[in-house]
Formats: sequence, structure tokens, C-alpha cells
Amino acid sequence: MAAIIFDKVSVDIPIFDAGSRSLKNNVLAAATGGQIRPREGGGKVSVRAIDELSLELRHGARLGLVGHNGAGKSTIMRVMAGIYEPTGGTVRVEGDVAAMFDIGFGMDPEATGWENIILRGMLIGYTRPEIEARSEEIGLATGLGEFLNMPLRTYSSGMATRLAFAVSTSIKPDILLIDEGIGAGDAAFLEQAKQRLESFIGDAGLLVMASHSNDLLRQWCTTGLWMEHGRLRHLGPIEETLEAYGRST
Ligand SMILES: Nc1ncnc2c1ncn2[C@@H]1O[C@H](COP(=O)(O)OP(=O)(O)OP(=O)(O)O)[C@@H](O)[C@H]1O
Repeated sequence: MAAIIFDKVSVDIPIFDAGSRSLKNNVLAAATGGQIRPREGGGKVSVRAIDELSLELRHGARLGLVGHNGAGKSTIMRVMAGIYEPTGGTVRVEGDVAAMFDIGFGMDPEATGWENIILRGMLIGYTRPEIEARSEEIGLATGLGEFLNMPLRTYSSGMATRLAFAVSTSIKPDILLIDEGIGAGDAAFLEQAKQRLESFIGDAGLLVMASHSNDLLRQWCTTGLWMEHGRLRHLGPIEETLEAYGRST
């Protein structure tokens, strides 16, 4: 059964080459970004991308993350995906995770679409015979047709996303993380992919989506989490959260 439990999770990202001039008050007063903090000695600073976030998501949850640029949405998903270790607090993730970001990860620009299906499939846990047996069905789901015989470098970012999406959704993970900031055209793509995503999410699935599109969040999410400067500002039904966030902007 899918679950994600954050207990006072913090993520500090050290910035080794930032001078103390980054610490001007107007930076701290800005709406965007995490909290910039001085670190011990040498004028070094770190960014607190997430600040003591506690959260409990169980199977069936469909969480939408909202907030200004740099509020911490992508960082939350990176922690959920196991890409970032929290620097404070604890995280528990139960279930297989498919992350729809870092889209180029595990793909070779010189290899064809078909070859990249195999590469990415093996990266997310298929054995070679398993992914080979499913590659035809996955290729069909991409809608890329003849382009599957062309090298990946000839694809637009939306086309590469289709490929990655088709491979990721073929594994039926328990937890799906979607960062809509992955490139232009994703909203249109997600609309087309709606049916596949709907069956993919299913009853037992858990979805976390970050987006600047209220329509997309309303369509897919039931709960909303508004982040501001790395802190939880509001957690509630999606409509309520979007309203609260909208009033503040
Ligand atoms: N690799 C990194 N190095 C330095 N700082 C980082 C790094 N990744 C994130 N940050 C900082 O962490 C904070 C949170 O960033 P994050 O990407 O989580 O925001 P976001 O809410 O996803 O923003 P957006 O809506 O613009 O995608 C920001 O202040 C950002 O500058």
C-alpha cells in the first residue's frame, strides 16, 4: 500500500560560491525562492529549500503542490523520489515510485526511440527480456510513430517526455510524481495522456503533482499543498488551497 510520510523534513542546499552580497534584505523579502541563510564561517550560505515539513499521504491521495518559483515544490518531489536526502527530519516512502521529471535521465541522445525504451526501462527496474517483451506496446503508447526509429536528439522536449511517460506508466508504480515544470507543452500532452494516466493512477495509486496551472491541478488533484519559502502555508482541499494561494498573489 502506497504511503509517503514526512516528519519535520528539512533540506538545506549549500551554495559554495555565493558571496555575502547575496544576503541583501531585498532577497529575503522577495516572494520567490527558499530561505537564504548564512553558514558557519567564510561568508558561505545555504538555501533552506524545505523547512520542517510534516506530511502524511496514503494510497488514493492526489496532492497538488502550489507556490511561487523556488517555494520548494520540486525539492519535495526529489525527496519523495529518493534523489535528495533530507538534512533534517525523517522520510518514509512505501511503494515503487515513478518520477516524471529529470526526463533525460537514463536516455541516450544518439540512440533511437526504440533503444531508449529499453535503456530507460532497464533503468527503472525491468530486466532486458521483460522490457523487450513490452517495448512494442510501450512504443505504440508514445504515439511517436516513425520517429521511434530516429535518434532521440531529433526529438522535441515534448516528444522525449512522451517516450519517458510511456515507459514509466508501463510499470504500474504505486507512487507517481509529476513536475509540470519539465517543459512547454506538457499540459497539452497530459490532456492527451489523460486516459492512460487515469488508469495508471487507479485506486491504489498515490499522485503528487507540482504545477503552475490551476486547471491541471483541479483536474488531477483532490488535496492542495501551498508552499512558501520552503514552509507549509496551507494544506486542504484543492479548491480551498488554490483560493488561499490566489488571494495572496
Ligand atoms: N541544486 C540546487 N542548488 C542550489 N539551490 C537550489 C538547488 N535546487 C533548488 N535550490 C533552491 O531551493 C529552493 C527551492 O527550489 P525548488 O526547485 O524546490 O522550487 P520550486 O517550488 O519547484 O520552483 P519552480 O516553481 O520555479 O519550479 C530555491 O530557493 C532554489 O534556489
